[in-house]
Amino acid sequence: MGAVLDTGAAVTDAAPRASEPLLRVEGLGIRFGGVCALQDVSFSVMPGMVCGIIGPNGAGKTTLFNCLSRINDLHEGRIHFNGRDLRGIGAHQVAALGIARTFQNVALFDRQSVRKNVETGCYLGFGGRHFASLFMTRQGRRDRAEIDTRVDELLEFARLRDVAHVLVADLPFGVRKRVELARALAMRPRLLLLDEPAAGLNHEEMEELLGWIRQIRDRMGVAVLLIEHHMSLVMRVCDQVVVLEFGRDIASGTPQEVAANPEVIRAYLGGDE
Ligand SMILES: Nc1ncnc2c1ncn2[C@@H]1O[C@H](COP(=O)(O)OP(=O)(O)OP(=O)(O)O)[C@@H](O)[C@H]1O
Repeated sequence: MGAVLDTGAAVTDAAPRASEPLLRVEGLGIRFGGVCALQDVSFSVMPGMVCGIIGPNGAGKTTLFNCLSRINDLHEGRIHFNGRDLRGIGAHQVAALGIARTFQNVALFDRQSVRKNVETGCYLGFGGRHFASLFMTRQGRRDRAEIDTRVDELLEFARLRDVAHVLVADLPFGVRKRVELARALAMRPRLLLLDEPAAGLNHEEMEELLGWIRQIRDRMGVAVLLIEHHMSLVMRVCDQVVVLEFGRDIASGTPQEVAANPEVIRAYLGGDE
């Protein structure tokens, strides 16, 4: 497992200077008809940090992820990732740029094996270069070997070795979530978007997830944006937290600062904790 954890994020342009944010969201706004899903949302994330995105249902968290992964267009504001303005980037280019994602309801290739799904993540991270691995050129053989090694390491990391050849459709939800995490990491992201990764997990699985997120940050050097309703996980794993309410960012700071913020207590924590 060592190699994959030491490899770090990779397949993007030159790394940003550590003093510069990896992600900068400025005045982001998006409407769906009369619904203002996001309004004037601004925050930034430094490389290798875990940032929680919290807020009540309908606050705009998933819409924010959809803007970052270019599923939704921005109506106002800008998103800069690794120095690039995302407005000119298509959804199909996001992975090669260094942003990978998991979904609230898990989005995998159900009729393919676990191994094949993770392998697909490698291809997405390679961008256009993956075609080389289909041919028996020297570069193609090198890419193929690199992909095989990476898939092995990620299957080990996410405890998927035993089900490597099982069809995803035949797996329970919790295991499918691990496949989705492994596939996202296979893309060698600089930024990993996790949409409610703890939903439906028991206490032990949650502890395991916590350990994984820390390893992803500390050993792979990948920044994480985490949408999560489990406040205990957010408080333990996040370096910073952004709170959304009705599409607006009402607070941001360390988990402790945010938890003590009266606006946040009123809007969110008061009801749940
Ligand atoms: N495609 C869409 N068309 C119309 N309205 C939408 C669309 N997507 C999101 N919305 C609306 O935008 C608002 C924000 O929704 P979003 O799903 O981003 O919230 P959320 O914070 O992720 O909620 P949850 O915690 O329940 O997942 C909601 O009012 C939602 O109904």
